[in-house]
Amino acid sequence: MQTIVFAGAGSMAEAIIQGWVNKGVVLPQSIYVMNKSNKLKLQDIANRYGVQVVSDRREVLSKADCVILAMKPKDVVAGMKDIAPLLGEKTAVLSVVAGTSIETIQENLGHRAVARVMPNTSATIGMSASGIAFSDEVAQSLKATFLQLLEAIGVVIEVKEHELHAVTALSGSGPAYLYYLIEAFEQAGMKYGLEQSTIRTLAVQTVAGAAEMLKQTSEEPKALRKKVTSPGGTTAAGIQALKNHHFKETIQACIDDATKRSIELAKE
Ligand SMILES: NC(=O)C1=CN([C@@H]2O[C@H](COP(=O)(O)OP(=O)(O)OC[C@H]3O[C@@H](n4cnc5c(N)ncnc54)[C@H](OP(=O)(O)O)[C@@H]3O)[C@@H](O)[C@H]2O)C=CC1
Ligand SMILES: O=C(O)[C@@H]1CCC=N1
Repeated sequence: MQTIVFAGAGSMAEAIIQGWVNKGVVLPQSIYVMNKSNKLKLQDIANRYGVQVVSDRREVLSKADCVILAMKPKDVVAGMKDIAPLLGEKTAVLSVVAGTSIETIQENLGHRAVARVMPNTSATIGMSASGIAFSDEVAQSLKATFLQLLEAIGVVIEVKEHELHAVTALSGSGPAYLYYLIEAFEQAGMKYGLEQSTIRTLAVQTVAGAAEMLKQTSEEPKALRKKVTSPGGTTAAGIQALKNHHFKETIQACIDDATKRSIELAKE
């Protein structure tokens, strides 16, 4: 793609740009950024990644191959109304916005090719876990291009559009749950006099090592868990405490409420 415009230049846009530019999969000259009002932020992104700031919206949007919607859900309808009259006939849309449906995007931007992706901020280091759904207007070649762009920032799985709500709850928001887990490990370990930096190193490596074990051995999480858990040992005591405190129910409530929120966002 020659021209890709980010409509919205916040955390998620920056994570994707950083992933693409660092890997060299999209040339910085092909990437344009625009936002609502924060000009300093645009200049900062341009300085750091070598991308272009949109100055003449009509000129850039009319020739764009793809516009990436990367605004907050509450801003997206107003944002789409701003750009709708300026888009080229063939400009495709890739949306990272949680909740907003392909139907809503097409109502506002016309019946053009639309892909909805739910990445996560680990795109920054090429480690996103993304779910993607396509409108019927997306031709096979465009689909391949979108998948290639998303694969450059991590793993991508095609899902049905309605499944994106649960994908958002699991892997879109997922990094935050894991950061929260590390915060909790640190708080818990400090009670026993360990330095925060020591706990950080141990906890991060433990999470990364466990994830790699799942990837490299292809064993079931349950089987790997059993290998750690000696009868009558420390792990059994820890797991029992998690059960006593309704760990699985807590995770279910977390995914339920995040999924519900994604569905609500689609209606707002
Ligand atoms: N953060 C995350 O982990 C993830 C976020 N998402 C989705 O990505 C989207 C963006 O989130 P995030 O990057 O965190 O949000 P940010 O608040 O960091 O960024 C939002 C951006 O949208 C811009 N914006 C607002 N209104 C308009 C408009 N009318 N026209 C153009 N730009 C506009 C803002 O500009 P200004 O600063 O000038 O107001 C800002 O640059 C959300 O919809 C979210 O659901 C998806 C997956 C993960
Ligand atoms: O919290 C949110 O709404 C967005 C979507 C997934 C991650 N961040």
